[in-house]
Amino acid sequence: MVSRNRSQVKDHLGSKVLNHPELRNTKATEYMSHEEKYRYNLSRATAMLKLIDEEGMDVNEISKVMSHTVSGFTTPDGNPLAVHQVMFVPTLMNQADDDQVSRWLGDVFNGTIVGTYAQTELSHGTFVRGLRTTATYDPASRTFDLHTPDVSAAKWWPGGLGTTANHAVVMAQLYTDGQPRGIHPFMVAIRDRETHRPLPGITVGEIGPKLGQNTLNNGYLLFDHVKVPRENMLMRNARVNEDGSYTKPSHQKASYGTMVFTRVAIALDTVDALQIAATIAARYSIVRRQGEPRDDGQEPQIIDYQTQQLKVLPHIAACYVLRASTARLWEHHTHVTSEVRGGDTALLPELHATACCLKALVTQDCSEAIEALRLSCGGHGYMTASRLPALYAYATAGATYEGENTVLLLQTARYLVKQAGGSHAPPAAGSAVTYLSRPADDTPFAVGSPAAYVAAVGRVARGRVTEVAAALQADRQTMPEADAWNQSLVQLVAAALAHGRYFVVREFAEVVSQQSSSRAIQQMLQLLFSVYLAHAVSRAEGDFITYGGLTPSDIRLNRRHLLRLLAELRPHMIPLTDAFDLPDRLINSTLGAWDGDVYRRMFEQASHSPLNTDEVPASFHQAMLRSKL
Ligand SMILES: CCCCCCCC/C=C\CCCCCCC/C=C/C(=O)SCCNC(=O)CCNC(=O)[C@H](O)C(C)(C)COP(=O)(O)OP(=O)(O)OC[C@H]1O[C@@H](n2cnc3c(N)ncnc32)[C@H](O)[C@@H]1OP(=O)(O)O
Ligand SMILES: Cc1cc2nc3c(=O)[nH]c(=O)nc-3n(C[C@H](O)[C@H](O)[C@H](O)COP(=O)(O)OP(=O)(O)OC[C@H]3O[C@@H](n4cnc5c(N)ncnc54)[C@H](O)[C@@H]3O)c2cc1C
Repeated sequence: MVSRNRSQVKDHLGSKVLNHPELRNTKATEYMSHEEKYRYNLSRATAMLKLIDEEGMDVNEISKVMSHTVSGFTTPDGNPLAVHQVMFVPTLMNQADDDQVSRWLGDVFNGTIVGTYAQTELSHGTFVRGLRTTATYDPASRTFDLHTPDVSAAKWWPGGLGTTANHAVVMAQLYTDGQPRGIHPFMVAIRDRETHRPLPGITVGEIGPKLGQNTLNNGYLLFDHVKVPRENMLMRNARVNEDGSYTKPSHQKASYGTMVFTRVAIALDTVDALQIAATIAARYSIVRRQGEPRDDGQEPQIIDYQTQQLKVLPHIAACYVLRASTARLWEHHTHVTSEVRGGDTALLPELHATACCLKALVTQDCSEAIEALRLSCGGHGYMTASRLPALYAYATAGATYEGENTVLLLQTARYLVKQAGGSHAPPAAGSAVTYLSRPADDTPFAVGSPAAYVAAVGRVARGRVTEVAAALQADRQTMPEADAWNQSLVQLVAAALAHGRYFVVREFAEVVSQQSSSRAIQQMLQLLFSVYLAHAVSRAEGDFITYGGLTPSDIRLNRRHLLRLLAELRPHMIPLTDAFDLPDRLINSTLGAWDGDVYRRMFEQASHSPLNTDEVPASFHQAMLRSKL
């Protein structure tokens, strides 16, 4: 495919997906059984994979069609091949050596191998070093013995594992020469390629219903001394030689690389979910009229209530602001990954720290925002057919998977306090943490000046990080490290979030400062930025007084300023959400269609309820009869 700019790629791929012969005809899935939903979503996920293959898409293009996974169009109940696409394939590409890549990739691309990423166990998800599945090397047979010591070490959660995948990248504790070598990835066949039955020694199945994404097909997996050839340990980083000698990786956390990639992908993708939710709420908020009629005799559009503006408009601004920083993170990840492949791991610690805090900040903000947007649609936002519940379920899963958010923020905090204390390698040019080693930006706060807000956000980040670093340092003199760390956990998390916020606003400040061909666009970006900043201050007023240099009077002025900005943004709400360019079929919401024909659509969807097929459903009499006995 020739190189295209972002929006051309989106148009091109969007129409390819929407008009694909195996995708264009959609069905409502609400009343399907679990298995019917699985069949429907799997066949659509397979069509998507074929499309990706036919088009020869690169990773950026794949990320755009995969972003349709959150929509109500391609896989409305969860993509059973998401983990294959987002984790299994990238793990092979980045952690298998060249021979292994050429051995497996043909079968991956022709669909013979379908994989998952099997790391989490029943008793360990967060603490990866604590995983208990073992891979013990035997030089005599040149095989690894893969074993699950007891049920608490069963793999639990991997997406697509339930009934879809025939292979897994299994993360296991490697033992060679009787020595533990840490967690390493192994390519393991789990089901027969022809019959799809579990292979000997493998116990595998689906884990059961969840809050959402029920056709993500999460599974469990146990090994009873399964023999895996030596060549199946992924050997781009660490190696086990035939005689059992072990070569360490170039970076101690090289085997965690897929997690870093997926965190970046999730951050990017969750903003797509927010864009869909914001579009639904915006459209509904102008269609919906309720309340005492005004002078024109009409009941007011609900968006004209100030409270509704506060529920909806800041999240539209957030879509724009978070899109910029997550896109930048994606580019940065591509750059650092190529450096790491070339053997230079210098930028990895900061990439890890940034990916952790942005994944956490974005999924937390987006799930809170989507819930606020759902509430802004009143009762109808509670209907499945609004799609808002599914979008919330999707976004909030992102707060847990690929590293629970608190835990990830603590990884970022660890990096920040080391930087603040000077005990880490100094940051590279262009690093996001140089502000910690410079004097605080003392630009005075002024309502209406985005630069002054950005400086205040920076002072909050700096103040939070330096304060907790000092507290930690003091505690370390009087108690063991683990206790000192635990003593500061809450403040460490707050510091990492404040750092993330500063990263996000600096990135958007750069976008706004770039010359745009259109003055109107530049003014709109400035307005969106002002809304985002004023809202950020209103959400954390205590921090801005404590660390940001704002006075109580500034806080009061900011509250009024925010409400004025919202009124200014309100007339642009529909063009701003139309600009996300989301076709109705992709949004798939009774409340969020472009024509605003909400009530007709709601009635139409109710007609699909199986309980409406007969005037009196047979089940009523059966149940009543039982209750009389
Ligand atoms: C081609 C495809 C394109 C697709 C585009 C996508 C578009 C669509 C996108 C999304 C669709 C959504 C579908 C999503 C499906 C999601 C499925 C979910 C999967 C999973 O959840 S998999 C399991 C994930 N599990 C975790 O994340 C576990 C979290 N825990 C950890 O990562 C670790 O345990 C830890 C980091 C918390 C701690 O590790 P450890 O104990 O080993 O290390 P420490 O002692 O804390 O630190 C030591 C040292 O190491 C540094 N470190 C840690 N991790 C890393 C890393 N990853 N990289 C670099 N460095 C790392 C740490 O900073 C310390 O450094 P210092 O000693 O301080 O210098
Ligand atoms: C929908 C879904 C899909 C998934 N897909 C996959 C997959 O494909 N492959 C896979 O391998 N896994 C998958 N997972 C598993 C997922 O990665 C883990 O659930 C996640 O990493 C969180 O780990 P946990 O469940 O052990 O949480 P826990 O760590 O048990 O978290 C419970 C609480 O303990 C706290 N906590 C834990 N440790 C610390 C600490 N050190 N400091 C402070 N607080 C702490 C957390 O903050 C949290 O509040 C999936 C999970 C979900 C929900």
